[in-house]
Amino acid sequence: MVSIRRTRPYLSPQIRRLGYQLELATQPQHILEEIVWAKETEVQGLREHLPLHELQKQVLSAPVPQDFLGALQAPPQPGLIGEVKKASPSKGIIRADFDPVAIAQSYEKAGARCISVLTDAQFFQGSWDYLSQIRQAVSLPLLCKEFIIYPYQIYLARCRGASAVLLIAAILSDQDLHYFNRIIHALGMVALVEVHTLGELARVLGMAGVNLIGINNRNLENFTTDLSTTESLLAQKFPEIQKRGIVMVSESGIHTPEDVMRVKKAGVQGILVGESLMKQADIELAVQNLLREVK
Ligand SMILES: O=C(O)c1ccccc1NCC(=O)[C@H](O)[C@H](O)COP(=O)(O)O
Repeated sequence: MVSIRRTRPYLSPQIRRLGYQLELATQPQHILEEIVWAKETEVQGLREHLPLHELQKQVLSAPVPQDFLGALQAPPQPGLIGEVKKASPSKGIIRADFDPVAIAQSYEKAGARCISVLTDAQFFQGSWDYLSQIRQAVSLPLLCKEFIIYPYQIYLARCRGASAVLLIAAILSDQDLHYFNRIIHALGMVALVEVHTLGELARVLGMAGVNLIGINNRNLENFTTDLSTTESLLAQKFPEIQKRGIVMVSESGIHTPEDVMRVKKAGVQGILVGESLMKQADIELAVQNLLREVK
């Protein structure tokens, strides 16, 4: 289980000088913590550029969100959420020749149900502009793939054309998860609530109003992916998930048609795939090949 400190601990220079161990306490324990600390500064900058009350006015004229959940519920399953991903902290640059709009159009042509757009610039070389550019070029529902720590980012996602917003259970308290989920729903979108562990899944299932959960197969401490995360979590909570009609998505580390069938068998209705598709020259062909057993 990863633990997250929302902000970098502050130690005065005098205290720091007392020892290396104290200096170490101010370093991030893992990548998720590093990203969250960077987001504090980033969101502050966004707010200075465009205050929340202005953003809230813009929401009134933003495009109406599409039915992200419905797109994943349609047969055949699992439906693909194709990710527009240039780089990652684990792999560096994944696709040098990167045209976000052309990639999204290829996903749409190849039969993806939804598109995930990474908006983080510092760690994934994504952009909020990609979300609006892709919104204008394709008609599929879009997921804003961000590290959400403030409602501000949710309003921004809605203004830029998202139909769904990622909420990562590991970085949010129960109170924030519940509150952010309510804002997302009030804005006509759906939250993809992401879990990495059984403890997080139990926390999220303890909350009312969650109807879309993603199981991320990536270990955030060493970046390895293991599809048995999806299998094991679903096996332990399947009756409850099925009874509540929650749509499940397996995220990360899906490379082959066999992987797709493996997570389908575990019980998911959707898959979120980035790297394995982004590494291939012909994305349309890559999607068709990945989904070839899905009937
Ligand atoms: O992709 C990473 O290296 C990563 C590192 C730290 C936090 C999140 C990370 N990825 C975000 C994602 O969830 C993936 O982009 C998404 O599930 C697609 O995964 P993949 O198909 O393995 O690219």
